Amino acid sequence: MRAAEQAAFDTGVDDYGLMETAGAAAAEIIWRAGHKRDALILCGPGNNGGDGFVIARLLRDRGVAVRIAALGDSRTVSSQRARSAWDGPVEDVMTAAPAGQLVDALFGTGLTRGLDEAVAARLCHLSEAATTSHAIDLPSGVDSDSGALLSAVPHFDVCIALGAYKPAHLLQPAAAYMGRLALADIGIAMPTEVHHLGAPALCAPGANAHKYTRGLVAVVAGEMVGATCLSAEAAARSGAGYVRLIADVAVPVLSHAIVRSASLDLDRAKAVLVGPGLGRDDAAWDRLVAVAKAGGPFVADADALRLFAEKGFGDLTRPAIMTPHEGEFSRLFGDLRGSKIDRALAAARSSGSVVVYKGADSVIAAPDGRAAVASGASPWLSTAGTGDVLAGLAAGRLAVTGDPFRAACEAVWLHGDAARRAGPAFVADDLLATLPAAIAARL
Ligand SMILES: NC(=O)C1=CN([C@@H]2O[C@H](COP(=O)(O)OP(=O)(O)OC[C@H]3O[C@@H](n4cnc5c(N)ncnc54)[C@H](OP(=O)(O)O)[C@@H]3O)[C@@H](O)[C@H]2O)[C@@H](O)CC1
Ligand SMILES: Nc1ncnc2c1ncn2[C@@H]1O[C@H](COP(=O)(O)OP(=O)(O)O)[C@@H](O)[C@H]1O
Ligand SMILES: [K+]
Repeated sequence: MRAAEQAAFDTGVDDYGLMETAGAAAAEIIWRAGHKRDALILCGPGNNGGDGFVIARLLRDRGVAVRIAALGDSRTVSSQRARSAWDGPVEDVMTAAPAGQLVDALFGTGLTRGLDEAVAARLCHLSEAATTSHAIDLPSGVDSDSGALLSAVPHFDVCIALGAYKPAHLLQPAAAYMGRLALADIGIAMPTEVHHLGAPALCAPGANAHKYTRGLVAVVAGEMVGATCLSAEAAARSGAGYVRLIADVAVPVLSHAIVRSASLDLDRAKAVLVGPGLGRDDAAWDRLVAVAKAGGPFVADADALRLFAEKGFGDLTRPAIMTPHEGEFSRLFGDLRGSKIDRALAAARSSGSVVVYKGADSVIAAPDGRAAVASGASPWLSTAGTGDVLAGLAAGRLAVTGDPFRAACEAVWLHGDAARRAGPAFVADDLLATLPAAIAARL
C-alpha cells in the first residue's frame, strides 16, 4: 500500500489530495449506512486521524450532527491540514459521550503497538454504546500485515478498507472483527499478487464433450473408506467426467456412477487424489509412493501429508496441490515466519506445489507468488469430513482445468458456497447435495 501511494505521489498526486479522496469515499459509505444519525468521530495522531477530520467535515456538510474526539495532537502535515479545515470543537476521546454512530479513525496501517489499555477500553465502550460502528481502514488495535490483535478491539458493523484490502482484512483473528467489508476506491492501483478469493467463471461441457475429455479423477482409498468415499463423491460432483475409486477392500456406500478398481489403475487419469482415509502404515506409504512415481498431477491431503511430513519428499514428484490444515501445515513446513499469507507462499515456493492452507481464512498460494485468501466461509464447515470433500473437489477441478492454482481456487470457492447453501448444522455429506447448485451459480 505504501509503495502504491508513493507511485501515486510520483505522478503528481499530493498527500493531502489523497486524504481528501479517501475521506470523501469513506464519508459516502457512512452516509449511505447511517444517513442523519448523529456521529462521533475518533481521530488519532496520524493520517488515519486526518481521514477522520475529512469525514467529519463532509458528513457535517450533509447535515449530520457530528462531534469529533481526538487522541492528542495531529502529527502529520496532511492530518494537521485536515484538522485546520475543521472549525468545530474537538473533544477528548477519554471523556466524549457516545453517539448513534461511532467512526474509529484512531489508527490504521501506522499502528506499531497495542493501544493503551484505557484507550482500547474506551474505544470498546463507545462502540458498544453506538447503534452502528465504522472502522476507517482498519479497526484500531489490529496489526495490518498479520491480522493479529495488538489490544482489545470491538466488533465493528462496517470496516471501510481504503484503496485495497490489507492482510488483516482477510486473515483471522482480525477479520472476525470487521463486520461488513467495504472497499473504498481512492484511485490508486495496487501492485499485488495477493487477492481476496473471487467467484470463479466455470464452463459447462461443450457439445462434443465425453467423459474422458471432461477429466478422469482417480481416488486412492486406504484403511478408512468413509473419508475416501466423501472425497470420491465430491470429485464426482465437481464437473469431472469420470471418477475411479481405487480400493482393494469392499466399499459399502457409494454412488453407482463411481467406478471401482482393485489395482492402482491410473490409465487416462488427469488427476489423482491420495490421502483421505489412506492410513499411515507401510502399505499406505507404498501406495503414496506409487502415485507419486506415476508422475501425473496429484492432490495430497490428510494422511498423505502426514506421511510426507514423516518421511520427506525425497526425489518423488511433488503434489500439484496440497491441502493442509494448521496442524498438517506446521508438521510439513515447520515454524515459518510472517502472516498466514507469507507462510503459505513460502511453503508453495519451497515445495513447488500449490498449497491450500485451510482454516477460517484459507490461503491458496502458488510457487510463482500468486495468492488468494478466502475469508468469510461458514464456521459450520468446522465439522469432520469437510476437508475430504474439499480434497475431492480440488482433484475434480484439477482434472477439468489442468491448472493447479485455478483448480484450488475454484474448489475453495465452491466448497464455501456449498456450505453457505447447506445452512447451519450440516454434516460433510450434505455438501455433496448443494455442490451442483454452487456450480450452476458460476456457469
Ligand atoms: N499516505 C496517505 O496520504 C494516505 C493514508 N491514508 C490513511 O493513513 C493511514 C496511515 O497513516 P499513518 O501512517 O500516519 O498511521 P496511523 O495509523 O494514522 O497512526 C500512526 C500514528 O500513530 C502513532 N501510534 C502507532 N501506534 C500507536 C499506539 N498504539 N498508541 C499511540 N500511538 C500510536 C504513531 O506514532 P509512533 O508513536 O509509533 O511514532 C503515528 O503517530 C491509513 O491507514 C489510512 O487511513 C489514507 O488517507 C490514504 C492516503
Ligand atoms: N471456522 C471455520 N470457518 C470456515 N471454514 C472452516 C472453519 N474451520 C474449518 N473450516 C474449513 O473446513 C475444512 C476442514 O478441513 P479439515 O480440517 O481437513 O477437516 P477434516 O479432516 O475433518 O475433513 C477446511 O476446508 C477448512 O478451511
Ligand atoms: K481505524
